[in-house]
Amino acid sequence: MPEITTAPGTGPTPPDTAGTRTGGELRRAPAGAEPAALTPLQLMRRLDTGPRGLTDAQAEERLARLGENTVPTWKPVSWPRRFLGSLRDPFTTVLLCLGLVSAAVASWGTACVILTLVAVSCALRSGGEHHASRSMAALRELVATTATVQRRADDGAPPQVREIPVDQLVVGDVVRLGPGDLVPADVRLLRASGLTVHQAALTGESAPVPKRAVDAPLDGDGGAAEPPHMCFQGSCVASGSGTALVVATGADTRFAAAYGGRARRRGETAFDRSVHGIAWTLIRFMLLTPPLVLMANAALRGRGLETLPFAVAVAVGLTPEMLPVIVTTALARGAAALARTSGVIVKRLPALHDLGAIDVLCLDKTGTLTQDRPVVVRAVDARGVSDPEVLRWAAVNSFWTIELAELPVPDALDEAVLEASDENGADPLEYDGIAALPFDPVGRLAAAVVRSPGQHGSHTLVVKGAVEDVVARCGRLNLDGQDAELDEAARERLLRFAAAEADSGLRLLAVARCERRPRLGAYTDADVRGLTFLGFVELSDALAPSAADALKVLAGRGVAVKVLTGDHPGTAARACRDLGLEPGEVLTADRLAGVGGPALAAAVERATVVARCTAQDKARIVTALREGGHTTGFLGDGVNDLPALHAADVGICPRGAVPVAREGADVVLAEKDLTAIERAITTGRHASSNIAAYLRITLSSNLGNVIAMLAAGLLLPFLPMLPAQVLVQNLCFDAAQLSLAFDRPSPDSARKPAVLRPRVFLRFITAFGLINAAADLATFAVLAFSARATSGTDTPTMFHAGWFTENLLTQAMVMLLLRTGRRAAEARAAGPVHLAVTALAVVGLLLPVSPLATLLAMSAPPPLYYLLLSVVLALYGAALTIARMRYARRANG
Ligand SMILES: Nc1ncnc2c1ncn2[C@@H]1O[C@H](COP(=O)(O)OP(=O)(O)OP(=O)(O)O)[C@@H](O)[C@H]1O
Ligand SMILES: [Mg+2]
Repeated sequence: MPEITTAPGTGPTPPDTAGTRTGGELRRAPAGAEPAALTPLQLMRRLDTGPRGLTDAQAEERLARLGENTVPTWKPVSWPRRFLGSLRDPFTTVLLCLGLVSAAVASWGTACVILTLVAVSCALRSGGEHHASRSMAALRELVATTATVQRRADDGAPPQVREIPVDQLVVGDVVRLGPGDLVPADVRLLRASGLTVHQAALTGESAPVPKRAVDAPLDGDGGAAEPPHMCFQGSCVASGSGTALVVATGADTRFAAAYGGRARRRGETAFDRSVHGIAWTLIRFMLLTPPLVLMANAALRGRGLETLPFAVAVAVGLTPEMLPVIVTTALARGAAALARTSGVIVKRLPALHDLGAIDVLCLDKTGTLTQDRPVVVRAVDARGVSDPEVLRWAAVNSFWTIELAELPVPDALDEAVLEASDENGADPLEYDGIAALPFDPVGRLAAAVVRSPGQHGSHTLVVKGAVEDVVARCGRLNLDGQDAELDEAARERLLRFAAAEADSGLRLLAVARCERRPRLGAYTDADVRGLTFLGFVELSDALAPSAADALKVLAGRGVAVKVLTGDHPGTAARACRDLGLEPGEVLTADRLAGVGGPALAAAVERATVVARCTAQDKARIVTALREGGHTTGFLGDGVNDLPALHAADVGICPRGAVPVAREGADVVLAEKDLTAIERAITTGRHASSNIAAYLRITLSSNLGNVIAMLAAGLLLPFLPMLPAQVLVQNLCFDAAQLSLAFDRPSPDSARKPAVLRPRVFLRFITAFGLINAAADLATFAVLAFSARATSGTDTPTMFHAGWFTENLLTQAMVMLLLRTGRRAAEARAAGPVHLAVTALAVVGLLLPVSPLATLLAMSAPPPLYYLLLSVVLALYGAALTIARMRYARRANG
């Protein structure tokens, strides 16, 4: 099966500098002590850098000396290595085993046939994969991520913050990390604020892990597996921010050591379930065939081990050796076309197949269905009366969280709040910032601690966040400058008011504050309690222009859409309604807490919108849907979508997504237009339908041949097909079937999710295999009859020639008639399949009468045979057509 590498970021291998003295020292962090066990100062001295970052010249010199920051084994694999790699494919392995068996019994002909088949299919496959992976690498390059680094033009210049490609980072660089950033290398934190990272790729732990900077070396903690002040490549920032020093890049990172270039394994995807499922079923059959043939021959004809080469040939006849080639070619062609025409970038080839199989697509709202460009509409107090004080406090919170948390990119909500308060003439700088707890997606609020200049007796904690979460932490309420207690009834009123506002589609932030006595220790989430409620900031976020169209076409394509959002249920429901998607009863994630497995799947199955989801909730829901038998896609743009992007069969992100989402997604919609997703799904379905056509055609005719070979082996006194004939016939089939990867599929094939179900296939091929075998047996009868009528013909050679012709002609008919749901009228004349079919028929008719025939131990059958054969073929065509129609009716019914 095609093992298509999913590794992001490809690039040349860093030169191995481990041998050079300075290089070795710098790359492998300081000899003797782990970087984690040193103080920041010691570490900076070791790495010859400072808190202001490297100069451009230093960085350039290190890059030249130490190489790029890419995991070396992610470099493009060379063609010969790919060839060797394709030998490990299960079909190839089985074929090679069969070859060994033949060699062991000195059946050199069969062994050579098998070797040739293996060589041809491996060459084609590795060539195809090589080509595909090169174009995939070019596509991935288009969505490559960058790192925010602090560097100086020269020694005297002030540090500048800039974005550079991740592979240009070097040891000693100072980088900034913010929500949604990938940790670009192994780093030691210099400063951090509310920082949590997902490091599932490294530790398998799904919840974000808190990280903090420590000044002193940690006693005994330096060597711990997860020191809190180290972040590693392969993890990403879930919340908060930090500034950090790069201590290892490229091959020296922990990630490279742990994975050594192996692609990260993800759970079984739709591709594995169907294509791999079918392949393994066949392999089991192939392994069963030789012993069965041996036993049948022994029991019925009293033959011994001498039938082994023949038994092996029968098993070889079953192999769809071109499957990997067809799969790779069909998918790679689809991916290239999508990138060219719709700006959709498929980063992992099998994801294109999975796109075609999606029947449930989960979306997040903010940034996907909406533009994530919020604008403050108004700020109101607890009664809903306009109140500029509320906006002023919200702006103090926004300003100081951005400022103190050193977020590389400010949050869209914070920016909107600051812009609106600017217009009001408010100045957050009238306070001094003390500390910040940046937005935490689980607690759903952000807090800043400030004080009025000169006022040392008191700190003010200013909080803004999701209404339910902020109100739950309030004990008092401020109205017209007067504090009052916030009782249950008042709390209810606030939530009702918020729900009513959200129903009109507005996004809401609740604002609250409280006074605290100054203290030395750090503020934590536990301090955000006993707040005084101030009011709401209401924002509007325009819908994405193409979202409504995208939802409509998805519905038309048989894809159920579910919106999983962190926002308020009212806001989400209204956005859906405005987009023409009926939300029905809106669930909230807290109602699903503790519900798991099938119950969760059933609950989500009925719902269209699930609101107030955390990142983990989104992933849990996607997983439940998958376990419920759906092929799910997830389309999302934020850090809170990352676990769900990984959990889905296909993770998709829109153009404006944060870097981790782009990195974690299998498919990136690089254009603004969301309707591109529909074109991506259609392309996936087309590719799958071509693969399905290949499987249907090759398996039913192979099965038919095998049955016929078995029968002939038992009926005839000579071998029904010689090894060389098996080879030539298989090569002809292979070459012709390759055209199926290039076939233009019928529009029918894009109407429904394209799922290749192994059991449906097996039923199909049994029916059609039997028809094929019947045609073969009829041909034997016709051959026997013509031989007797035309005396003097050498029967075995004539038999071989006659059967060869019939096999190629029936194969050509099968290829024409068993393509997807195609009526004869739809068939266009000059497609690649038609050319292949014509070539196949010409070879089938001419080869046995050409001078080459003697080489293959064939002799031309008498004219009578051709006459009778045309009758057999006509009947065969009629039987195929009828069976095809009945099958199509059953499949649609
Ligand atoms: N910077 C922020 N400061 C304070 N509160 C915020 C901030 N960003 C978001 N919130 C609050 O937290 C809630 C959840 O945010 P989250 O990022 O999980 O989801 P979302 O962006 O609203 O929706 P989606 O999941 O559809 O992208 C928001 O609805 C908002 O009330
Ligand atoms: Mg979002």
